[in-house]
Amino acid sequence: MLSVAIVGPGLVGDALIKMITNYASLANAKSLPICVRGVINSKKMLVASSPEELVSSNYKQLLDSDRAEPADISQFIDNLKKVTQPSQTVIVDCTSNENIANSYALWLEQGFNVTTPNKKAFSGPLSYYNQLRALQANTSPILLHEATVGAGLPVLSTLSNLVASGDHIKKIEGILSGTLSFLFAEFSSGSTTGPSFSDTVKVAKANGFTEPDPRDDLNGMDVARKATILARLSGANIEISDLKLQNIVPEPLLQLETSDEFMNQLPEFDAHFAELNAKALANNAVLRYVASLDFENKSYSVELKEFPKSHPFSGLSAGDNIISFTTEYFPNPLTIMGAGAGAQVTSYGIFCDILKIAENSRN
Ligand SMILES: NC(=O)C1=CN([C@@H]2O[C@H](COP(=O)(O)OP(=O)(O)OC[C@H]3O[C@@H](n4cnc5c(N)ncnc54)[C@H](OP(=O)(O)O)[C@@H]3O)[C@@H](O)[C@H]2O)C=CC1
Ligand SMILES: N[C@@H](CC=O)C(=O)O
Ligand code: NA
Repeated sequence: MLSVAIVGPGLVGDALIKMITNYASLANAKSLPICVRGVINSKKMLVASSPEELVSSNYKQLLDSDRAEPADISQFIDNLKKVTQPSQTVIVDCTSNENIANSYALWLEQGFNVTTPNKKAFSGPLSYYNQLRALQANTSPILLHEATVGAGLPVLSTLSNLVASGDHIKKIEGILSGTLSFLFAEFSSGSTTGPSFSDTVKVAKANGFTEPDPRDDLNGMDVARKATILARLSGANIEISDLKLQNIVPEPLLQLETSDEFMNQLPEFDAHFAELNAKALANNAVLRYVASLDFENKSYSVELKEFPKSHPFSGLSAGDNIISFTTEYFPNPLTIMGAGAGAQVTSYGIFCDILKIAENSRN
């Protein structure tokens, strides 16, 4: 039985607990059993007394009950060790917290497997990234992060297979943000009569596409983090600062304290975005926020560009990601496309990692 410990049962973490609970009811779960063994948010934590105790229908009540303790991540890990073997356990970081991301090395050193949709550890300082790579040089414990790029789309597993096969990655291009894909497909769709920019941001947030603070999407950092992860997996030892980055958050809104204040003031800048759209339209083009990694010329960028209406990026469905790999084996690029954000598809990406870990821990 593989035990799963969820750090951060928010939008994505909650969907993952539902997915694991549903999986446990399937016939194939008998040969590869998986259970939720612990949950911790920023206030409370609970480690279950049995593999059956924590399920999607009761974990919130249990976290609110006397059974739960005040949150303390080190104590949570110690409590887990009392009921499970680290090698038979996977810690899933579903936060976007940097301190939690900085704990992976410690958890791996103790023998825990780790998977996460949190991009911070893999796009932060190269020294920490290399430390994590070194810690998983052996077959176990396993550290996986498929959902950090393209959510549930098989982007990182495909890239890892290309690299492991000896292929040479020449270029990666794509729309890597579900939020920015949604925003520009809705707002810059080849007309000036669509919804306002600020209304589109509200819908993207309501759909669960955005980061907890949507400025982390609009400032290009979320895409830059994903691009850094892709570059590093392709063999380029870059820091995030090596990317040319375009921040599209209006200057006066950068310093606002809360994301609520930002959302309230964004409508004041609708005219600015409408002007950018009108300019693109005058060129018979639409706006798309794209990442481009050109390994041969060592040129890396994430920016808002105009694309002719006939370009594949222009016709992408709102919210979808598209990622194309131009390689020695694939001069005509290998392209992956589909839903690139949202709680369910993201938790699917994490669940695929959990299945791989379950297979490995059975051997
Ligand atoms: N939404 C999407 O489509 C995708 C999201 N991701 C990534 O998934 C991650 C989660 O996103 P999402 O679910 O939307 O975020 P949410 O804000 O909905 O959830 C975050 C969770 O983390 C908890 N948390 C925050 N800090 C801590 C802490 N120090 N210790 C323990 N728990 C903590 C929060 O608890 P509390 O409620 O108590 O504050 C909450 O349960 C992010 O890293 C995001 O980038 C990746 C791909 C796609
Ligand atoms: N905010 C991100 C979520 C997934 O990483 C996005 O919009 O793509
Ligand atoms: Na993915």
